[in-house]
Amino acid sequence: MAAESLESTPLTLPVLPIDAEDGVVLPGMVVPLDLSDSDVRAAVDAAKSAASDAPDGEKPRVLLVPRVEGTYAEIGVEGRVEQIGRLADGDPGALIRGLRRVRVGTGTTGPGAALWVEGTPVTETAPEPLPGHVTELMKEYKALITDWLRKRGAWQVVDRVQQIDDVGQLADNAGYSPFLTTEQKLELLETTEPVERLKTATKALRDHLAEQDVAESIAKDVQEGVDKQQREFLLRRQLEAVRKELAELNGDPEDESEDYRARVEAADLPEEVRKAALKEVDKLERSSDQSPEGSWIRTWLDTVLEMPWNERTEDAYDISGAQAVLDADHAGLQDVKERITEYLAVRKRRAERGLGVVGGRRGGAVLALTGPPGVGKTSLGESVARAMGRKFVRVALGGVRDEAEIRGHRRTYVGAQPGRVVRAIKEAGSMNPVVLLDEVDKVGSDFRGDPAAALLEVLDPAQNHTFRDHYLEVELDLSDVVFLATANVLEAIPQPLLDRMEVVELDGYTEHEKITIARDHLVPRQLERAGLESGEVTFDEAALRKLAAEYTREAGVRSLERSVQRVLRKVAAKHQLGDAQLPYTVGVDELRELIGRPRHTPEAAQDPAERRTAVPGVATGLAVTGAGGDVLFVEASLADPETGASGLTLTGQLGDVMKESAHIALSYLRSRGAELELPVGDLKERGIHLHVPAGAVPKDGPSAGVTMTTALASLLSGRQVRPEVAMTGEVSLTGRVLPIGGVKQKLLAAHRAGVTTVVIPKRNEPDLDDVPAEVLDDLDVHPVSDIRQVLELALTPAQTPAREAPVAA
Ligand SMILES: Nc1ncnc2c1ncn2[C@@H]1O[C@H](COP(=O)(O)OP(=O)(O)OP(=O)(O)O)[C@@H](O)[C@H]1O
Repeated sequence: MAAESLESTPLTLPVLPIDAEDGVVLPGMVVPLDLSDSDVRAAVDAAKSAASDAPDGEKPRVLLVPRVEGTYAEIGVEGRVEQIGRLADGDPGALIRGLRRVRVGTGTTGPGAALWVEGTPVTETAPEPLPGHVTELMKEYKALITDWLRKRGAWQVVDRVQQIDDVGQLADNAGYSPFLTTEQKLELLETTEPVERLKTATKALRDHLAEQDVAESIAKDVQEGVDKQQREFLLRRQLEAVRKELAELNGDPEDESEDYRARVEAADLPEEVRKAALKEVDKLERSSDQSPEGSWIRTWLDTVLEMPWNERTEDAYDISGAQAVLDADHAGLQDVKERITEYLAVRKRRAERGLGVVGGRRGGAVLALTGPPGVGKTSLGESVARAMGRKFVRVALGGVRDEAEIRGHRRTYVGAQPGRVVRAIKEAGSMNPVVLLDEVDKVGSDFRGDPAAALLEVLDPAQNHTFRDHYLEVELDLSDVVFLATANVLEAIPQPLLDRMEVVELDGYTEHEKITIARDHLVPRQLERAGLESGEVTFDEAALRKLAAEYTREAGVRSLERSVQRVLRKVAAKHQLGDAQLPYTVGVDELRELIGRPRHTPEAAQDPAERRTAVPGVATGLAVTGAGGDVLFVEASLADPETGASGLTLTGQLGDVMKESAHIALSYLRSRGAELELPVGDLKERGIHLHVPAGAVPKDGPSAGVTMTTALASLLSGRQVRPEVAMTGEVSLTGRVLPIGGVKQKLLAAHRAGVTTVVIPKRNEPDLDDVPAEVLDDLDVHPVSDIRQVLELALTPAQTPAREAPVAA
């Protein structure tokens, strides 16, 4: 139903004409009027004398009628004279409140000099209840006006507007808005239908706000533009001054580097590149010195001129020589070095027979070295370059999310530069270097494009001979570049990239290998860095073993290298102070004095009461983390039956699959626990809490299943888990132990941690072939297929008082 307006009983009132340009009074507004104006005085006086006749002492009333160019409007507002006094400027004045709309009728007679008319008040009725679109409109108007008022700091008014709940009244409140034109105000006055009126008011307000936004942003742009121009001007002046000074310093008054045409002509550029460069030179000569385009072009030309277009190194290697280089740089890693040598052999043969470098079945053009940090991935890459007699550059990809990082920015982009591949080639100074793409597993993609897709193009032999960098915009032949990649976590390499790669896995070193690496490579290298002669400081084998086993716990040798470095620094310092004689031998006893106490003692070697497994409910698991294999402890506890929550609570940084493993472990014990003589009643009534303390964050996967089951079984039975036992394996609902990945890394970790007994799934038995013999010799490995076997092996016998569990060696 629409709002309606009804006309009612006529009134007789003196007219108070107001020129519309001076303002239009709407109902609800209170305005001061100047009594020295004869029209105002006449009307007010007339009203007063009429009021004095009125019986109930009512305040005088006038009819405020807008006058547009001499003619009266058809609708006026009945006004009540609230007060007579002085205006701000001291003139006599009257305060008049607009009450309601009145349709102006015919003239009549009345007291005083005023013009009297008859009028009919316009009665407004809004629909009841208000239809949704009207309440919405009211809300919108209030929101807009509030916004506008707040910007002006008119907080007091905000409340008042918010409280208006009458449609017509809300619309009339617009009469106060200074931005409305006279026409708009007259329109508001003449629109007697309240909803229509509010629509008109809202539209006017909306238009005004939009206009204001535009005006503001123009003002801002103008201001910023001015600032920027000024800054640029200043910077350019400074730059000129610096250039001049430099030129004078170098004794060449004329800045020759500016002569790009000569440089391009002189440079031995490929034809296409030369053409493109000359075109830019043309543009440069046409553009003014100060223009920003000029500076883009200069930077671009510099980049193009610096590219090693015609530089390439001659491959000088035979396979046995390459092998010798690899052997000289790296101890151990026999299989890895073999794979690399094979790769080089294939490459060389293909090159000799004029074939492209497209490798075997899976593309295979790129060798990907994957494994934990510090196992020598980067340094192997360097060795490959050395073995081939090529330049080596490393491109760090960790955290690259922007496609432009690989492919370059378009030149129009502020601060544009070529992508990392082009920069790498520039840095290498040859068109056929070995480029190591470091941490390909850490490229991500987001709204800035997919760097992995760009990398794919770089690596694809079918496309990379015409690689186009967005910045360079000329074709670049990457087909003779040897790309290698490194990654910590194979699974994290984007699949399409992985398809192009031939993966070589490095799982980490055994203690023995670490000792050899330290003795043959790390110590000699660090001696040199510490400014010591070879032989001036030697480590005995026991010291190296202790460094590897107890001062560090890692899959690779990075911390070991740092520890060696620290020891050597200390020795060098002591020598300088006269506290040590050279040659100096570092033995186990010296270590403690030089670099303090070891950080990592094997669990089984600890005081029994100090062990993590000293209480029932803690089991030792084996996991793969981003840093290689690691041991982790799973802790289980039962909630207090009175207060504790029921159900399963999981804490530690568990992935979804690990959480599922926990539920499976619990379900298995609930259904089969009785057969195992475990008091499963507790499981049903009390809440269970499983926690995996975060030392290193394990990769998500099901392989903690057996460990979780064992921790729970230990908790229920009160039997401790043997400290020397560690385990890995997925568990099914029926208690079968299912195979998992990363056996080699896990066994290396168990060995590092001093664990002597390892439980693995039966179906992983073939993986033991990859595990170094010296590790297997030290470990008692039990392949199992059922969780009962795990519990038998891992739990201490029943009835043994908890604290004095015998430690099996
Ligand atoms: N088998 C080895 N023989 C000799 N030195 C080695 C061997 N493995 C690693 N190193 C040395 O250990 C240090 C760390 O290796 P590197 O930086 O290549 O590790 P990385 O696997 O690339 O690690 P990240 O993944 O963190 O980059 C280097 O100084 C390297 O020369």
